[in-house]
Amino acid sequence: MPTQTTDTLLSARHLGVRFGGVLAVNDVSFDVRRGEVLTLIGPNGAGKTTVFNLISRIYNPTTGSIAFEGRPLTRQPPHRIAALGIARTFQNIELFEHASVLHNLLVGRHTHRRTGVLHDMLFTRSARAAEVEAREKVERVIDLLDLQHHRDATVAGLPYGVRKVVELARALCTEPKLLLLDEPSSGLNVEETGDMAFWIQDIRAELGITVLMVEHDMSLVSRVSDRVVAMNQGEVVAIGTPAQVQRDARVVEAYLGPSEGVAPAPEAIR
Ligand SMILES: Nc1ncnc2c1ncn2[C@@H]1O[C@H](COP(=O)(O)OP(=O)(O)OP(=O)(O)O)[C@@H](O)[C@H]1O
Repeated sequence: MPTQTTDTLLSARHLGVRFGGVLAVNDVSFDVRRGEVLTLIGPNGAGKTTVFNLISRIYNPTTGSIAFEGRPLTRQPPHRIAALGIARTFQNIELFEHASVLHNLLVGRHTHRRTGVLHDMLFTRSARAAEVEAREKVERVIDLLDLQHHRDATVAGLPYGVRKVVELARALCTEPKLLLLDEPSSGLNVEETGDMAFWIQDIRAELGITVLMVEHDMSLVSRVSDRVVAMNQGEVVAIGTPAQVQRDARVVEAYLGPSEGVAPAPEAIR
């Protein structure tokens, strides 16, 4: 298990979101420590995706704030998020389906480019150097995630499990400080979920990237997470290690109802 630090990368404070009459997120506070894998769990409708969408700046919070590396994130426009060092994957894969894997990864990499089109036209040498650097970075990610065999394949023709890895690769090509994974195991079989756990552990160990994920599969959660934030009905009900959170009475109640007095087996928390 890699070392944890107490250095805070992202800090959410008293977040609240109201959609009409629904209080989707209510007074949610937590920190993401640099270098950790932190997972949001909770039953359907608990508010996990809404928290993700707040961090990606898809939604504005009704109340509260988020700081990233000590600076207010909630004032940043959504298109600045990648440049700040936050990348995400989606529950339903979002890739250019009719382009090759390599092309998708190069597009991901382009959010990292410091030079503009005019600069590229005027300074062709530095533009070429940037292109070479982009290719090298993309090839490194292809090697890390073992995508060599699929490099030139069209995304639409790939099995679902491989497309999930390509989406992960595209996020990595932006060289994020924080990687947001929205249900990385959704749609995957047991073997593919095991592979996904391996990739997440590798990303943290090899690249030192901090991971915040939403996940329902508790075997994956227990295997890769340093800490877990459990939500229910828009609120945080427990924060701790996977084992601590699974034993927490409020988490048991959230999943199984108030009359159950025993901790759920990992497979019960889905
Ligand atoms: N855009 C929206 N408009 C209205 N209500 C919304 C919107 N997004 C989410 N909600 C509501 O907010 C609550 C929290 O939803 P959210 O999707 O964040 O939960 P979740 O924990 O991610 O659930 P799941 O595990 O099913 O994805 C739910 O009651 C949901 O219906």
